[in-house]
Amino acid sequence: MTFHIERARPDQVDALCAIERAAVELFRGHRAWPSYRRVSVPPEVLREAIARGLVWVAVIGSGEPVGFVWLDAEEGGDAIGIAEMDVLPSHGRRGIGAALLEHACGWARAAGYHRVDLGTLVDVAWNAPFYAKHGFTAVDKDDLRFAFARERDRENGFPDDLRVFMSRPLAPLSPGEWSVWPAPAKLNLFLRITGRRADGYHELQTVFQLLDWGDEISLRVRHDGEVHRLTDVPEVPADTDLVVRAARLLQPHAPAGAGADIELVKRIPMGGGLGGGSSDAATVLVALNWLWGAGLGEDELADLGRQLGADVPVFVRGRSAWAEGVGEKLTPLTLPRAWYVVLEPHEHVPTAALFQAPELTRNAPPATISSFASGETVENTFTPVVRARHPRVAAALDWLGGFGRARLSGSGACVFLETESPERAEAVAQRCPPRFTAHVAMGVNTSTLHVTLARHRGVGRAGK
Ligand SMILES: C[C@@](CO)(OP(=O)(O)O)[C@H](O)COP(=O)(O)OP(=O)(O)OC[C@H]1O[C@@H](n2ccc(N)nc2=O)[C@H](O)[C@@H]1O
Ligand SMILES: Nc1ncnc2c1ncn2[C@@H]1O[C@H](COP(=O)(O)OP(=O)(O)O)[C@@H](O)[C@H]1O
Repeated sequence: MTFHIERARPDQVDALCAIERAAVELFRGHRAWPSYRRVSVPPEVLREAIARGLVWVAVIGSGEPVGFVWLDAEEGGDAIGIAEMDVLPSHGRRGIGAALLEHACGWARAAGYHRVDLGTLVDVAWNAPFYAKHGFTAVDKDDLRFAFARERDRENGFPDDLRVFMSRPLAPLSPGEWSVWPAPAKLNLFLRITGRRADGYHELQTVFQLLDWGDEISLRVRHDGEVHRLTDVPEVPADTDLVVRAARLLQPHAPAGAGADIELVKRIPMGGGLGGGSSDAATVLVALNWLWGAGLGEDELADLGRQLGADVPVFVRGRSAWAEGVGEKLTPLTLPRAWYVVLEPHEHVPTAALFQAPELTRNAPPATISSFASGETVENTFTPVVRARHPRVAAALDWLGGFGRARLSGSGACVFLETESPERAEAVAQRCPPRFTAHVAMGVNTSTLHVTLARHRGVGRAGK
């Protein structure tokens, strides 16, 4: 029987939950069985992990998933945890678990993590002894980093004496290996156009809220000066792709012969007002600057980014921010913690055409950071124009508006709703009608790109 490993898809959530239930049956009669029976994987939490690319499935020839591994990153840490790994008992003892484990550890290493942690049972052959065979060693369970997991165990009545925590160190990346980088999406929490410059560009004011969700870019350094995109992106030829253009723009600043192979996983809808292309470009600038040892500072990278698009500088700088000018004059903001339901109306809204719209308000009085902070300034100047021209976006605003104050991001087409908890965001997203696609994301003040860069730069880590 052959199998292969691929990223899990949201439509596999139910199948993966069923695998977990089946795998747990093997514990019948074990002292941990009562708590295993009571506690199961929450499908909505698994769905969020899948949307962030943290779950992989083993799939057999028929397309049926027979096992999965789920990584769980703690904010800002240099270790990543294995939240869950299960294989259908009918497909056990065929190396599927080992392959899933290697795949997850390989990804974690490429993403700059230094260590993989997990909690398991000491007395079950396919638990601690299995992980020990695959490079994990038991660590002090009183270590504070496991306090949360132990507390959860206690709440679930899990036998603490049988619990063991294990870690596997990950070797630093060598030059020439693939590294993996996030390109987060953004929302515009408000947007006002205050004037127009002589070159036709518009002066605006906006707040960029970075999200913990977005695209993923893999990079491998070449030494022949070539830049190759290895992934097909529908309707975006390689030479016009912002990832390729960003790499070429940086090349004159890098050592002779610097080149790159580039792969990307697009999750951010194109032309959605979530800044996907701009974020991809910023990720390539920031990551290749490090991998090539080009040594440019943040100001120089932001200036290069500005040549690719008005939204690139905020992603290069990597802080949620108040923005003026054409979006390049940035003041970092610490925004309150919030979750968002982001809705794709599946309609393309052309940014340039909207900026040209005669009915667009271009002379709004300037807002202030305090008027935004007080909740008084929330409007997006593009909203009436987009509503009138794009009925699907209007319908998305109306549907989401049934749950609270729905807003347009950038020039659209995506719309969003802020919520005070992930549960509330999930509950709204789950009611999304099939004509839209809903995502749930958390707002972050520091970009996941910069968190990743800090990991790659970690002590003893060579990035070039
Ligand atoms: C509206 C905003 C708000 O964040 O976001 P999106 O909806 O694109 O995500 C941005 O200002 C968009 O930034 P970005 O998408 O990078 O724009 P660019 O590629 O630089 O410009 C696309 C076109 O929009 C017009 N444009 C853009 C920015 C601006 N301040 N004034 C403009 O008039 C120009 O006609 C330009 O040719
Ligand atoms: N890597 C890329 N990802 C997305 N779009 C890209 C990319 N490279 C070039 N583009 C082009 O940029 C346009 C704007 O894309 P995007 O930045 O995703 O949306 P928005 O500006 O609305 O936030 C796309 O329609 C596409 O033609």
